[in-house]
Amino acid sequence: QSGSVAANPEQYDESYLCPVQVGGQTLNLDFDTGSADLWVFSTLTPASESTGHAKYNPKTSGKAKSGYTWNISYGDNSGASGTVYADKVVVGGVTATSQAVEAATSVSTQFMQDTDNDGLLGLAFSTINTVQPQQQTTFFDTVKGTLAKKLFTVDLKAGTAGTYDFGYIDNSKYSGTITYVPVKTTNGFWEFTAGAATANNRSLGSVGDAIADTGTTLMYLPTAVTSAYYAQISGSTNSADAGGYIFPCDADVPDFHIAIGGKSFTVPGEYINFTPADNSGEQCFGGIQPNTGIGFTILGDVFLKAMFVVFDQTTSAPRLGFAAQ
Ligand SMILES: O[C@H](COCc1ccccc1F)CN1CCCC1
Repeated sequence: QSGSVAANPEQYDESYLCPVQVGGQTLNLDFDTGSADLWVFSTLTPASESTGHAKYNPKTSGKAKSGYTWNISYGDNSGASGTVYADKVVVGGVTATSQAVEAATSVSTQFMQDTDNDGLLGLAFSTINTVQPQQQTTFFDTVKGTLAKKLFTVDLKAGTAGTYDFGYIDNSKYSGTITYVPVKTTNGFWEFTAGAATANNRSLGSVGDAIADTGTTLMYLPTAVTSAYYAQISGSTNSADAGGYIFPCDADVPDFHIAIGGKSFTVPGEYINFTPADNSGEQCFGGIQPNTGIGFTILGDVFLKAMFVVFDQTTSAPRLGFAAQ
């Protein structure tokens, strides 16, 4: 089988939500290549934490996995926990007849407050799934064997709907050729080595070890690369108050170029002029921020929405394919 689902951006492209049928009920889920749990707001989630969210009712067709629990915390200190059911999950026509559906009994305030988001669909490697006592597979790993090709592609866009495709590569969605790089799976992420970064034809240094993470909004780069980039924007400053680099909203924000697999890819400066940093709209928050405390580089949506990316498990050695949109 194969299929395609829309990836609808929230305001400022903060995250992208995709309609998914869970036990016949449609929920809008954040597809996250940086985690491996499929969890949903549910009738088991306290009403005080789930107002405004679509909720999965396991009573309809879910089969309880008795004694199974899950508990996840994310890099930004958001998190959720709950119990586990097996149910039918359909994404863009691709059907998992029995998928582990993790029903939330508790969610953190970040999730409670984002009422567009009814849960997450993890697309990292199942080795980091949090279900106990028995780890469960991601939707992709569950259906992988039934897909025309063991891959999915990600085509996020700036300010408009993109797509996640499963089982095939749509050659109309990218320009030029796809450049493939090997993936290191030991941390459970789609992790690879990126190369030199430049802006205004000046070297910013090497990016190095990075993950392709659809669940992270921004790009978190090595501190040296980040400070070299903002040195080229007059009036920019790393503001503890704002929580990162900001600059005048009318600044000239240069394109960011990064080498991957020996090819150069461009993130337009306008994507890096990310959001107003305050209510005056005078200062704007940068789409590139330092990866301090993270330990590796995260190429999130600000990067991905300039790219067409193939998450490929067609061979025993997973690989990532990058092309310009
Ligand atoms: O929690 C992730 C973002 O994690 C990456 C990250 C961002 C900022 C500081 C440290 C980090 F590790 C985003 N959520 C994952 C699921 C929903 C959004």
